[in-house]
Parts: sequence; structure tokens; C-alpha cells
Amino acid sequence: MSYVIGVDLGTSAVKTVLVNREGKVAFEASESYPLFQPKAGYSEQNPEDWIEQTIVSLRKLLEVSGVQPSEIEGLSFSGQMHGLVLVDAAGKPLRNAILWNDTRTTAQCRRIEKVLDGKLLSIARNRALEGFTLPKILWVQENEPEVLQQAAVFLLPKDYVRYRLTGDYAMDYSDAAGTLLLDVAGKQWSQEIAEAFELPISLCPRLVESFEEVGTLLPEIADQTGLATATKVFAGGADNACGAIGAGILSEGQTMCSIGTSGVILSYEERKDLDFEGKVHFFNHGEKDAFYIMGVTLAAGYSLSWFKDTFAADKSFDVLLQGIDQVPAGSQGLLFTPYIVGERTPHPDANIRGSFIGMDAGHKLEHFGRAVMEGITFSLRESIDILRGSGKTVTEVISIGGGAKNEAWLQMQADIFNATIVKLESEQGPAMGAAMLAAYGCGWFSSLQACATAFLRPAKSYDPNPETVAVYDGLFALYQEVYGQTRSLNDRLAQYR
Ligand SMILES: Nc1ncnc2c1ncn2[C@@H]1O[C@H](COP(=O)(O)OP(=O)(O)O)[C@@H](O)[C@H]1O
Ligand SMILES: O=C(CO)[C@@H](O)[C@H](O)COP(=O)(O)O
Repeated sequence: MSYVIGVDLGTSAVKTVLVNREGKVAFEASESYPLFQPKAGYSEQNPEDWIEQTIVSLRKLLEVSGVQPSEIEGLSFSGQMHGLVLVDAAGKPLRNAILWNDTRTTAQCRRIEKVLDGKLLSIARNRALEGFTLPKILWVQENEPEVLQQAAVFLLPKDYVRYRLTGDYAMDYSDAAGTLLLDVAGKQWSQEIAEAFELPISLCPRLVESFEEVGTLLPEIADQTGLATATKVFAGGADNACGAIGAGILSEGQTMCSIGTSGVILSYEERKDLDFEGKVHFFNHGEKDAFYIMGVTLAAGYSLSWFKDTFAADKSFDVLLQGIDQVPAGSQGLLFTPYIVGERTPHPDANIRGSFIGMDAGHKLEHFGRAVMEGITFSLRESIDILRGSGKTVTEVISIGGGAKNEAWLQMQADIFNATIVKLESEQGPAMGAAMLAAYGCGWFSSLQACATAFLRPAKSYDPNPETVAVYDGLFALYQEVYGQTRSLNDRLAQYR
């Protein structure tokens, strides 16, 4: 039997899947690593933690599966987007990685808008948001100039891991699109944007397609993981592009909901000249010359894990969520907004923070748990509404990520989105998408679409219940008011954080 491996470098953990020629996940492994928040709004990881845990995860995958290294033909990656890894001439990281959910860069976003004005949207096709990479590079330029001076190249998280596994620098278009330095439609680094901020273009690595073979494993990595040096390595893609591939979002009209640390509503797009005025992100897909649009909730799964860790640390997710289907839709008047690290879509606002509105003495832990899940899902509904408002029809949504593990949450998505929710056999969308890039790269299929047809199987679907849809429609209107009503309060509270 032959296999491919997908490595998903997430924010909470690295997940690896071993997939056979039929698309069956033969084995999966996961190793977590810490997130450092030295100040409010800061979010960093140590790139060395990614390397150590990726190696452990790959080794476990081989040991537990008993598969022979020679049976594994290829390996590819999916990675958390936007995170800045600056490396020196010897390939050593110069500081911790600054992650996608770090919001320290508001001043740099305003600088980008002032310097580039309308050019930003016409070239990079996205607004200046705190999470993107260029504002992070400018933050280092302004605050740690000695670090930027020593930098030979900047990489994104999974590109750094791939570099350590193969010894080569590269970045694929889908991940490069989230830097604000790429001419998204033209598929090349923007000299104009780099020059506007006095950044040498040599800082940008070689651009490749997600399914392109970029090397094989270094002997020391083969030694540590048990894999063969001949294993082909394919570039891989941004976790949302890979999630889309792993959910089969490969043609017009298909929509995905991903609840990982962040939350994403994503729709396939082949028209490169569409203008959403920056209301949603517009990025290159992992499929050649295709694109996708998406809206992002910064703290989706993260709101639930924050809630669990803070108020029910002794409980597993399954135990915490056990009683929530006994609580009626609307959590008996308790509303939550998931702005605990700021927000992106539809409110690009680093200062806004979350709220529980309507707390009553009768509310129990399960009301709060349900309200948190409803608030996260309402936030994602805002992105669904933007898609619908742009003329797209959303009647079916493929749901992936950690949030798709819970049945009640899947039904809640159906009722809040008023669409049928489909869960696939594996909710490991991004890791599966990475494995599919390797399978296609190895020549197992003539296209990613053909690979999706062979690999992806629906497990269950959840239809909206019209009565619950009506309840949620009413509550959603109230939810939408909370941002405006709490905005100025949060601006004034910011000084106390
Ligand atoms: N059993 C579960 N039920 C509901 N939600 C869960 C469960 N397990 C994990 N989650 C949610 O999924 C999130 C992690 O999703 P995952 O896709 O693994 O994230 P990432 O790729 O960002 O590391 C957690 O923050 C949590 O909110
Ligand atoms: O910033 C974005 C997308 O723009 C996030 O979606 C990151 O890519 C992190 O993803 P997860 O760790 O939640 O999968």
C-alpha cells in the first residue's frame, strides 16, 4: 500500500494524518505547543516548539501505524496563516514568531493605509489588518530595527517548518496572499509595496504552487522521524486553502465553515477581478489560478477553550458541553460576543472585547457554554450574510475543524445559518487538504477535484429546523447591536487592560 502524510501546523497543535490511496485516514497524531501572551494583544510562539512537536508527531505516526517508510510517497503542509518568522543568513529565527491573532500592529496598519491608499486594495486585494504579515514586519522595523537588519528572509510558520525539514526556502501563493506583500491576481511579490516601506525584495522567499515538489527530507530529519530521505515534500498551503481542499471546496457555489482556534466562512471564487472593497479577505487558493473569499472570527474555538480553561478547567469539552442541548435556543436570554482578542469580520477592530449580556441568577454553567457557542456562530453568520449579500447562494455548508466534533454545535450552525450543514468522515480538513496536495503532487490523480471525489465522503448532514431558525433570526438582530453598543465602552476600558 502507498500513503501520503498531511501535516497541519495549527495554533493549538500540530496534527499529522497518514492517508492511503482510497483517502482513508489510516492514523492520526497530534502534539500541542504553548502560545505566549506577554502583553494584552500580543500572541507569539517559539518556532523551535513547532519543529520539536512536528518531529514527535511524525515519529508517532510511523511507530503506531507500523507502515514502512518506503510506503510513504509524499508529505505536504497546511499552516496557520500570516505569522511572521524572521530568520538570519544561517536560517536561525531572530525572535519568536508573531502570530495571526496578535493585534499589536494598529499603528502600522494606519501607516500602510496612509502610504499606499487605494493601491493596497488594487494590488494586495485586502485591507490592512493587524493579523496580516506586513504590519508585523513594520512593527519589527519600528520597534526592533536591529532584528530586521539581521533578517535574510521572512517565512510563514509552515514554510519555516518545511525549511527545517528540507533545507530550502519557499512560500506558496495561498499563504503569500496573507502577507499584504503579494500582487494577488498577478501572482508575484509586489516591488511597489516593498519599496514603499524600504523593505528589500530579497526578504521575500521564492514563490511556488501548493502542489509543487520542493525537495526531499534531510538525512537528520529522516533519522529523527523514521521517514525515508526519498520522501517527496510538496509546498503545501495556508490552513484555510488546505481546509477548503480537504472539504472539497473546489468549484463555484461551495461554502465551508471552519471552527478551529479562529472561525472561517469561505467560498470558492474563480473571478480575480471581483471587488469586495476589503469587506472579506480575497486570497489565492491552493488550486492553480483559483481564489477564495472568506470572513474570519478571530476567537471562535478559542472563545470556547478560553471559557473552558477559565471556568471549567477540570472538564473535557465533551463533559462541559454535555448539558447544552437541554438549554433552549437563545440560552434563556444570555448573549455572548466572541471579541475576546478583538475582531476581524465584519468589525476590523483590535480594541473591541467580548461581553456576556443578560446574565440572570438562574443561569448555570450550561447556559454560559451554550451562549458562548451561539455567540461564536452568530459571528460566523455575519460572514455568511456578507456572502449572501454579494449574490452568492448559501444553502449547504461543509463544516470542519474542532467545532465539528460536537453534534449540538453542528445543528446550531444549521439553525443559525439557515443552511444544511454537512460533516465529512474526517473533520481534519486542513491536514486532509495537505495530504491531498501530496497525493496530487505524487501523480495519484489528474486534478485536485479528482482527488476530492475519490477521498472525501460525507458522514452526516444537519438540516435547519424552521422554528429554531426563527428564534435565532430574532436573537441575531440583538447580537448585531452589541458591537455598536459596547464599542466606546471598550475603547475607554482599553487603558485598564
Ligand atoms: N469535543 C469538542 N467539542 C466542541 N469543540 C471542540 C471539541 N474539541 C475541540 N473543540 C474546539 O476546537 C478548537 C480547536 O480546533 P482545531 O481545528 O484543532 O484548531 P487549530 O487548527 O486552530 O489548532 C478548540 O479551541 C475548541 O473550541
Ligand atoms: O488568520 C487566519 C486567517 O486569515 C486564521 O484562520 C489562521 O490561519 C489560524 O487558523 P487556525 O489555527 O484557527 O486554524
